[in-house]
Amino acid sequence: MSLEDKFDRLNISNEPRTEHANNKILDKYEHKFKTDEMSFTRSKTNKDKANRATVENVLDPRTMRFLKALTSRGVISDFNGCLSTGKEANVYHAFAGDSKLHADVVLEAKEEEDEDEDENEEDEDDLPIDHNLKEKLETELRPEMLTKVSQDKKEYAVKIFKTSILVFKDRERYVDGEFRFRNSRSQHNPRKMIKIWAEKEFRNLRRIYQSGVIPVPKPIEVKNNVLVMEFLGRGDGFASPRLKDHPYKDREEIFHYYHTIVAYMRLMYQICRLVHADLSEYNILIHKDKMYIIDVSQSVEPEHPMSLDFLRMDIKNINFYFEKMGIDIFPERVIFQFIISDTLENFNGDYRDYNDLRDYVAQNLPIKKSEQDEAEDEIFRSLYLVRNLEGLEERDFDRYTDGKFDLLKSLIAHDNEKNFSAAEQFDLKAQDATTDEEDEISEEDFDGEDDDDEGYESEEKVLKGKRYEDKDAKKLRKQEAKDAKREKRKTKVKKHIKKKLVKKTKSKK
Ligand SMILES: Nc1ncnc2c1ncn2[C@@H]1O[C@H](COP(=O)(O)OP(=O)(O)OP(=O)(O)O)[C@@H](O)[C@H]1O
Ligand SMILES: [Mg+2]
Repeated sequence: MSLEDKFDRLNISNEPRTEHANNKILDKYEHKFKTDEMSFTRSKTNKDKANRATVENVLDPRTMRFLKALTSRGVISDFNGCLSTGKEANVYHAFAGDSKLHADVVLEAKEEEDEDEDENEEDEDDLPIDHNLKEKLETELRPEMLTKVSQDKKEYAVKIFKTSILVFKDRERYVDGEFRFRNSRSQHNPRKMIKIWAEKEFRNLRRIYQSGVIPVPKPIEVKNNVLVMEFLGRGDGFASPRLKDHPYKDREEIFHYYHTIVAYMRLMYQICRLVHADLSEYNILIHKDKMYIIDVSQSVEPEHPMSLDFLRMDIKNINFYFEKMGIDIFPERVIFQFIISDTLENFNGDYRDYNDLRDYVAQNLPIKKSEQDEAEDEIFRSLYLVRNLEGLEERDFDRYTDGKFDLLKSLIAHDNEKNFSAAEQFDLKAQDATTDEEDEISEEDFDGEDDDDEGYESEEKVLKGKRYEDKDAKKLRKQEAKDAKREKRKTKVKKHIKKKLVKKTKSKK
């Protein structure tokens, strides 16, 4: 729309009300009107594609052939039905086969096996589709049938990622910026993307499993979009419950699990070098009185530019759930620092033992109680966290120039340095660079003007005077203005914090 058109529309307010309203609707839906020629062939293909992406379920012919191959290779003896259907993946129950290939051998041999993967794929293309198997998988698991069939067979959970293009689009942001997946050229091909995704879950699971510090299902095998892992069950064919469905015995147990998950988050970050990035009561199973972490496909390493944002989100979700359960929680900021700090003051236990860490959490972290705590958490949530300037992407630049972010270093600097020595691992230079750069932007681009919006008139007057200024005097004046601004900035409260605090005081009235 041209400027003139817009101007014409402005005059509409003189017209009767209804017409004005019509124009408003027109404005709103204008972009939806298709003015280009209709093309039947094109729309047909698009529709087909869309159907394939969303409607087609996980059990496409290729996946079916691969599942069949799993049985013929003896990894799995029987599939027994569906445990869970989700947006991104379905999970099935299966019995282990008698292949010696699975278990520990697979965990180690995996890396080399990847090389000749494509060759195997071709073999599977020749396999006929087993329609009985398909039917079995399409029905919900009925545990009462299982126990009759077999009591002593090893059980597996088989997670099959959907080949849906639509859902997987969003996943690039988790894989982008991951050092481990830097060589994958296939991020825009959904089939390959999904393969990377399943592999990512397998590798994350394996890393946590091998660290031995946090309970997770044992990873068995991954190929294409299929991940095989240990099944966490109650022993009667039913899957162990998610934390969300767990029937707590008493309040003590709620506290116990809250403190444990806070300890897990630290172990995951410090020992496994991962941030879960989708942690909630849905992705924790209670198995044999222990919490097991599942669904780690989107987990990222601390080096990922968004890792700290994901960590903060995890903490928020966990706190939200346990607050709902009616127990005292810790401030989000305190948990964050507990997780990322290298060392913990007054901690005499084993840094790899979640029992020791849980006891420490229970006895040392302060409870969130005052309004001040909530205000601080709110500010903490609004902070834009980056490890260093390298983690800053172009799209974040606006937020950066608006002052809407903090380097971790400055966040931690407020606290007892001994207690939270994590500050040391972050890049000091990066922060210096920020301040300098910030100076440059504000001083050169805005040339001595003040932040506070002064009246138009007064600005005019000053400008008039400047025109007759001698060169040296101008230089001196500019330098003085620069110095004064720098001084002022030292004590200036950041805009977004100011805004928060103002809001807070207003709402108290
Ligand atoms: N190893 C396992 N043992 C027992 N049950 C499992 C196991 N893994 C997954 N499940 C069950 O399957 C459900 C979904 O698994 P998961 O969280 O890994 O998939 P998802 O990615 O969340 O799927 P979506 O996000 O599409 O819902 C879990 O909530 C759990 O009930
Ligand atoms: Mg899940």
